[in-house]
Amino acid sequence: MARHEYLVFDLRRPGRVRRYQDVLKMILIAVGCLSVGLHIAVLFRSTFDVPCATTLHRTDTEPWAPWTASSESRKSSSDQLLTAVKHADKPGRPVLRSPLAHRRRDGLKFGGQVKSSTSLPPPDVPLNDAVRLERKEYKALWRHYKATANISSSPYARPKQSIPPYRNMAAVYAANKSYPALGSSVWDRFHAGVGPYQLYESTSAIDGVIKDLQTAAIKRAEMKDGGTQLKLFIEFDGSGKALFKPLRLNSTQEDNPNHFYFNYFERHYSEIAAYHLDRILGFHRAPPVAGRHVNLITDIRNKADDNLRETFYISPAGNICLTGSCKYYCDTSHGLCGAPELLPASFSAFLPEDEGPGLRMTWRHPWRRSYSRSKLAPWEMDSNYCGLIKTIEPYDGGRRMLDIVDMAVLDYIANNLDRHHYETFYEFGNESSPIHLDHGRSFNKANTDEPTILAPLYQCCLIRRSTLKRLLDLTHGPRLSELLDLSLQSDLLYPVLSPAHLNAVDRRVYGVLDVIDKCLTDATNPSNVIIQEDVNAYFPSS
Ligand SMILES: Nc1ncnc2c1ncn2[C@@H]1O[C@H](COP(=O)(O)OP(=O)(O)OP(=O)(O)O)[C@@H](O)[C@H]1O
Ligand SMILES: [Mn+2]
Repeated sequence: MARHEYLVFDLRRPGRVRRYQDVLKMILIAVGCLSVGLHIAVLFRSTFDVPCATTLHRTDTEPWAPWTASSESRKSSSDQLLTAVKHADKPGRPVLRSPLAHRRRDGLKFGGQVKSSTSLPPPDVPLNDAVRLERKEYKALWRHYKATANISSSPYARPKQSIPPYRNMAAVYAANKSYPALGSSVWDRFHAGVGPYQLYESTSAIDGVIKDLQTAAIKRAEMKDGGTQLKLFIEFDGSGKALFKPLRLNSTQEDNPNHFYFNYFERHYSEIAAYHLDRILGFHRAPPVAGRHVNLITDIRNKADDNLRETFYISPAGNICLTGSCKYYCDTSHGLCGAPELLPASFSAFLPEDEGPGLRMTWRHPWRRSYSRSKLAPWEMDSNYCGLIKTIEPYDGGRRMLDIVDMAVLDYIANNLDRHHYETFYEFGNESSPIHLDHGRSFNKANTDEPTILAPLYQCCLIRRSTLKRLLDLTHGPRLSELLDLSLQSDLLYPVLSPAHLNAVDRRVYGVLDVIDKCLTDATNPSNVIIQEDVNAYFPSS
């Protein structure tokens, strides 16, 4: 008898009674399950009484899909975050806690839910524990990653030029007797260790520099020209120098949705967070950045040159402010004001002297945005744009194209749309890495991602094997948000990133991996996508 017949109630069939009983049994079981379910739901609701408005909704059923919040919940979330920030503004250590701090305190596991709580979360607890990213298994990616070891069929798997002319800056100094000899200060040691592929090897090379950025007395402050928004060139007692960017917005404030990316404010905390992110991703190509409060009178005005000093004023609220002078936002309606004279800012450690051994080349980024409200960039119009770029030096082989993809990964995770140019050290030649500079416009939106930042990746379908490994590790070991939060705890302006931004970086790791997944699905040979760079060939004796 065909199976589907069992679904038909036919009184003449011999099996009727048994089937009738079966159906009755099923109905009873269903009613039983429903009532048990309802009891559990009532029990659960009273135990975990989290307001519904704080729950974020996903747009589809994929665990790694972008999260969106309903406008109701978004408003409620931001209200609570604002309350949290108000608390954090009280003197003493900020109390705005990251989701991780919350997790640690409550003994929560990765992606776990609140174990037991009979009351509402305290106001300083971020809402992001309501948002849980499931871990996605990237089994196929791991398989491909393993299969690509020691395969070097691509022109990107070997250095294009023989090797960079110098192993590090110490060698550049040594070869050019006209440069002042490097001493043993923390700054000289940092500069000596700057290499062709990374600015430092381990944090021990930059610990002292970070300490100086956080605590050294400021000797001189002047406006740095170039660029569009105010930034200061700072000299510390001793030999340290830094680029200063002031607080304009904090990390819970989004840019005006009607503004283009090129109108976004530069953000001090974004510079700090991007340095930590770059380091955690294993690139080490962003100079060390630290945050601290400056006293606008004693640290800046009293150390400023005339140009800068004359832009200071006292606001109607009695706070010390300055406008600086620059192209955008250097007027009294965008004054930078202390409370009453203290202002948080970022300090980016200066690289080796750019009029000496640290001379840098500036490159127009091939995937630069149009910086226009109406025009598209060439890469947005040409489906074979990468094919074209791959014929042009230095993107036609060797490491540069892979470095561009690394930079896109960093930028996508930080939501940085502002990569118009990049710089390399002249003395290290073309077979060296771009320096990751200028992240002031990153970490601007926490709840949306910009897929086109990954254009170099999805148009070229190339990624360095070690970068893929790092991303895959972040889906198994501690999450990126946890590593980032932990790292940011060393900054004086901790928490630096709002919980929503921490949440975003985890989501974006999956975003990158999904793109690589797609590249591999379309590729004929995985070793054309995952590039095992022949690093040993660079320095055979090391
Ligand atoms: N840590 C650093 N050491 C040395 N030079 C630096 C450092 N950071 C930035 N610079 C130099 O200062 C220039 C301006 O800095 P930055 O790009 O951050 O400013 P910006 O105002 O954002 O520029 P733009 O408006 O063009 O985007 C950089 O292009 C770089 O040449
Ligand atoms: Mn910029």
